[in-house]
Amino acid sequence: MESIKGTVEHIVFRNTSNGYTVAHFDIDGDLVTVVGNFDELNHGEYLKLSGYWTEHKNYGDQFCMETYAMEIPTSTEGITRYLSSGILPGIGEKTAKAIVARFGEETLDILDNHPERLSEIKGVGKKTLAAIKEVYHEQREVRQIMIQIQDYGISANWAMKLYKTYKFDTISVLLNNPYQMIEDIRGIGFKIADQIANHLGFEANSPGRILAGINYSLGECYNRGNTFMTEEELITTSSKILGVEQDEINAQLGELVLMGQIIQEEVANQRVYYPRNLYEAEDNTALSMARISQMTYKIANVNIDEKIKDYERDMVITLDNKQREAIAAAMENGVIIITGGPGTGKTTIINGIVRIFKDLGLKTVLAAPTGRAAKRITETTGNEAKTIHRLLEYEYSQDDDFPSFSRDETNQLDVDAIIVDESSMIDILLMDSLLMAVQPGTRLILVGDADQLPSVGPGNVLKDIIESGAIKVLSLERIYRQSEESMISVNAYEINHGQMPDINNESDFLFLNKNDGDKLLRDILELVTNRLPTAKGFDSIHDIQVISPMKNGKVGVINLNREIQAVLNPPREDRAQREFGMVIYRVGDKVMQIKNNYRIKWEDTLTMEQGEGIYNGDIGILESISSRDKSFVILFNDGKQVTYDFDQMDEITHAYAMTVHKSQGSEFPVVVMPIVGGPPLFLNRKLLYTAVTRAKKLLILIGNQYVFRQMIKSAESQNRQTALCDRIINYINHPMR
Ligand SMILES: Nc1ncnc2c1ncn2[C@@H]1O[C@H](COP(=O)(O)OP(=O)(O)OP(=O)(O)O)[C@@H](O)[C@H]1O
Repeated sequence: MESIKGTVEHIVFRNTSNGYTVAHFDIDGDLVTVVGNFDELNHGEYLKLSGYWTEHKNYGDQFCMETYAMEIPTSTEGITRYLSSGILPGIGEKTAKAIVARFGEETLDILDNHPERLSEIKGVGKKTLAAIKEVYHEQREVRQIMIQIQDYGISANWAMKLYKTYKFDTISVLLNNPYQMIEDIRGIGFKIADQIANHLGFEANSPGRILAGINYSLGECYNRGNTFMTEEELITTSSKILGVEQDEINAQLGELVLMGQIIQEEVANQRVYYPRNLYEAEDNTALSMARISQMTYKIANVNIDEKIKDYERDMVITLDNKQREAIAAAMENGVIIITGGPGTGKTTIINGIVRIFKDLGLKTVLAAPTGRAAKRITETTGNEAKTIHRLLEYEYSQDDDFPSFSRDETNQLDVDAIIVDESSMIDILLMDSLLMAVQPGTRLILVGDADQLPSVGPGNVLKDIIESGAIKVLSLERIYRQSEESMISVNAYEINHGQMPDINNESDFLFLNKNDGDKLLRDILELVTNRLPTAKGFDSIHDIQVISPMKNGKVGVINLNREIQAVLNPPREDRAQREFGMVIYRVGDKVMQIKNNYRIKWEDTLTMEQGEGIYNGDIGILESISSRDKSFVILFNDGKQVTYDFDQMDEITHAYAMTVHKSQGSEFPVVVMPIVGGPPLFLNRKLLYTAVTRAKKLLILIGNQYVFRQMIKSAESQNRQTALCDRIINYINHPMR
């Protein structure tokens, strides 16, 4: 590693979420580009940087910073630059020069030990002097703490975060319980805290470490979609992660339970442990479900059959018995579930319910777990649907993982009915929040396809509620979207029932047998960028969506995005581009928003209407990139134009290809999906079924038929550990518990 010292001249790019920064430094009069993760970086700061030199293919020589420390320069020139950077209040370039002219190399000594002598300089009055003394004193303390923290092997980044959180208690927190940082500092998880503790000499079996390690191990519930872990699992995992004996874990488990950080329960005669919030969410959901399942409604003088007939007449449609029953049940029950595969009439039923409820003067709202789904329902029903987050009036918080809502048990939604589509995507935390805001007397109608992949977050909510048998479920079986040439819905039904569909017919459901892994990628590229557009007139960007079961690998999402971009949108003189992490974004790219941003402003390019909010899953085209304004513009498919700052680049990703999970709740004219061998997690029926049902006009599966068969056969690979079903039954049987 090499070390250089210099002053921050100009910050070129900064990603605020991870601190990744590109900056120009003045190193002895030369302008040098430095890249690396800085917690905070201000113009004029003088830093010692350790790292190495690299050559970037577009930008030339760069210094990659690995560690850094704030320093005070020693040369008179450096001191002048440091003082004139605005780092001390009231001192500009002129005064800085005057100070250094007077005190020369002793300037820092004066600042340290005799700051009052600054008043000898013209322009430094009493007030400025007091301000300088305070800031300089604090900076000196910070520097000392920072140096000490970094001596413990903590990077400058974390050191700064630590200091900001604990101020002058930093050292004492570190020496007493560094694992405390996990709770207090966003971004510090068990692994980082453990490294620090290790540096500080904490024993592997110190109680603080074991407690933190158990908590960390239990956090695996979130990754696996479970709400709890069995005792055996938790002890084995913790013991492995911590490298300590199982007995020692056992001894500390009780402590965590006593402190209320984790919850111990009996589930199916096994002792299990929940992270506290998952336990509360599951238990509250069960209690609320049990309660509202007992509610029934009758509206006097309304003949619901007549109303349904009116709807059929207007729509020129004859509903089947299940469909009719669904509308009537929505009217009469506190909560119902309407489930069915594609084309079974879910949207038709939602429409009917909305119409009839409106007719009866019942205030009805429509919602969905994702922005994409909400938009689709708005389009297909002609009634505005909101995301559940928006319905519950999401409140902006630092911590996106655990949002808070202003609609809750003390401020419930004042409506007669809430219809939620795509409810299979609701995880246990969101369901809990939703139910909290449902007031007695409001009907809850959950619509969805229970056979889709479960939510990304923990829980198997829709399935568990259905399995409890406590809630009225209307299962729509008959497929209506079916014609001679349309096999997508029919084959989706077959797949969902574990049957191998007929793939030999020329239809809108094609299976292209390709067993040569190397050629597969080329074949996909050829299909998407040439064959489908030429032969069928589909637009590569707007009509065709490539969906892949996995992120990594040749035909994983990351590589597919890179390869498709290279063909559809290669580098061009007249197309600005910008590097972010490992990805190059270029004007013309197909991109997708990957988190809900409720505050970002948009303008509709056609109607000139303005508004706020772009949601996870929204797709558009990167229209422009401006280095001067440090911003880029995306034109979303629905006409909304949005300007982003460079530091919001982490909110988007390429969308030439996306994972099946990301595609949930969306539909596309054409879907192309590779079918290749891989871990069982990626090869199961639900995943296949979810992907297949995204396609509206044409579905092309391409790859190995054996793997395809395996996917259809493997029904149960996604079993999640949850106890919502048992809890609902329990609350129904013992309402006073
Ligand atoms: N009883 C019926 N008789 C005739 N056509 C029907 C009937 N029910 C639904 N349809 C038609 O079948 C098609 C699919 O229905 P709908 O869009 O409501 O299904 P869906 O379950 O919402 O499908 P998806 O989940 O794929 O959007 C529509 O064209 C609809 O008009």
